[in-house]
Amino acid sequence: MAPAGRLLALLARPQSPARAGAMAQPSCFALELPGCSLAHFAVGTAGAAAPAPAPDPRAAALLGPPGRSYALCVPVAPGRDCAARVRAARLLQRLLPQLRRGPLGRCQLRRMLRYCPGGGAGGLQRGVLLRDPDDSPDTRRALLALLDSCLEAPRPSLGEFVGDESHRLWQRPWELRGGREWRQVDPERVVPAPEPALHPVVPDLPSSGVFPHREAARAVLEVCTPFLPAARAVLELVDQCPGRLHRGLFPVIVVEGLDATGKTTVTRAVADALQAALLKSPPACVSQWRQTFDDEPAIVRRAFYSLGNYIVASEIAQASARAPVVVDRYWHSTAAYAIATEVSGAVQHLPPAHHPIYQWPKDLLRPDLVVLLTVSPEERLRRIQGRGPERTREEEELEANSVFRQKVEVSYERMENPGCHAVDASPSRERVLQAVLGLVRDRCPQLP
Ligand SMILES: Nc1ncnc2c1ncn2[C@@H]1O[C@H](COP(=O)(O)OP(=O)(O)O)[C@@H](O)[C@H]1O
Ligand SMILES: Nc1ccn([C@@H]2O[C@H](COP(=O)(O)OP(=O)(O)O)[C@@H](O)[C@H]2O)c(=O)n1
Repeated sequence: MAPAGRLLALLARPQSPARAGAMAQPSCFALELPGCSLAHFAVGTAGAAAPAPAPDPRAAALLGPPGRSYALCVPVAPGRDCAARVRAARLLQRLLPQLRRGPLGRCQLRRMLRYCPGGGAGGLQRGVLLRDPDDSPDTRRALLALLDSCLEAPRPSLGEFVGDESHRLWQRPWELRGGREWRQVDPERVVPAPEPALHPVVPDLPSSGVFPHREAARAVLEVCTPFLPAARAVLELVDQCPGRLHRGLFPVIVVEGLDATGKTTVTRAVADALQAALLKSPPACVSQWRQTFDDEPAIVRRAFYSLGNYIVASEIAQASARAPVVVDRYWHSTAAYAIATEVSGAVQHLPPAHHPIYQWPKDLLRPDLVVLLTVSPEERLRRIQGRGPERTREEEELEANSVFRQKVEVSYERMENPGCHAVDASPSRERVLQAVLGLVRDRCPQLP
């Protein structure tokens, strides 16, 4: 091991403004560290002006010698080109398992985001930092071979971190020269950067997972139709739903919460008590395609769940003309899980309360009341274990990752217009039911 002081020196700020030969676009990157903290770095000129935070020793250990680290990233293709976005997301999804095989299998992987320091969605790249503890030439060879297999746009970028004799840290990007030969271009200085005011992925969320209106989600599935027949089937159902819905006079009550907080139990009991229609999102008419979409990258999966909400909206509109309506999950689930997944790091990295990302989509039928069921993590785990083995991938992650669970819960709590009314769902089924019915009576004056 190199001494800790030497590793920290690798990340120390230069005395004079950074130099670099052929400077690429100024850029920053965020690296998820153990314990879900984020370390930010500036590459090239991007870090020259900003005040430098102290180097994080964990980040130094990840980027500097001994061993070697590589950044493999894919541009998310911001803007309106939905097809390019989906191609980029599928490319990254295809690359990730390959990074766990062969000579790359010994590398440690960390989630990484490249971004422009000024904010905005432009220039965003998603990827991973690969740390090869042995600094084996096979790792570099395998990575270049992987790049060779990705010759269509969007193409991944590869950079390699190197320290110099003065203990400074540089990134050397790899570029394809003359369409045939991989060459390392001039190095760019890497220095710690302050945390940006807003997590860099947030400006991109309305195009990649928290779609602010039906058309944004629709456009994603539309570009999937050539390779995903289920996308056409879902779009046909969505297109049968009128854009402007006329809902009935009966109240619409949504029940939200993490998996195993008691939504199924409560929605059934409330529907019985109120003689209400019981609906769920995603609705039964698309459930046959759910697994297909769960296997797709996040942008496609979220578009599916978003459109599921619009289909449920039209079911709600019809049902609420005849009776009260109880809905098991709706928009808040889609948005809260998407935000918690996409925003790396811990709870404090979520967008602040009242950020537009927490606002209900303007074109989606609003419920009268949203109840958020909460239970302690220990009780939730007991309920999951009591229920049996069937779980979605994300639910398994919830269990494994309490930070993720906290981010989902806090995102739920920040949702607005309508916001969620939290109900402690730890007591007996009967007491939870009475608490929810009490809320319904208070908040839904139209209840007959
Ligand atoms: N208030 C409660 N007290 C104890 N167990 C409960 C309570 N509510 C639900 N459960 C049990 O917890 C498990 C998860 O409940 P469920 O309604 O399926 O949650 P969800 O629909 O939110 O995933 C089920 O086995 C259910 O019987
Ligand atoms: N309206 C919805 C419903 C579910 N979901 C997704 O579906 C997963 C949980 O749904 P689920 O039906 O398995 O959960 P439970 O109803 O079993 O608690 C989450 O991972 C969400 O990402 C969504 O995005 N939007």
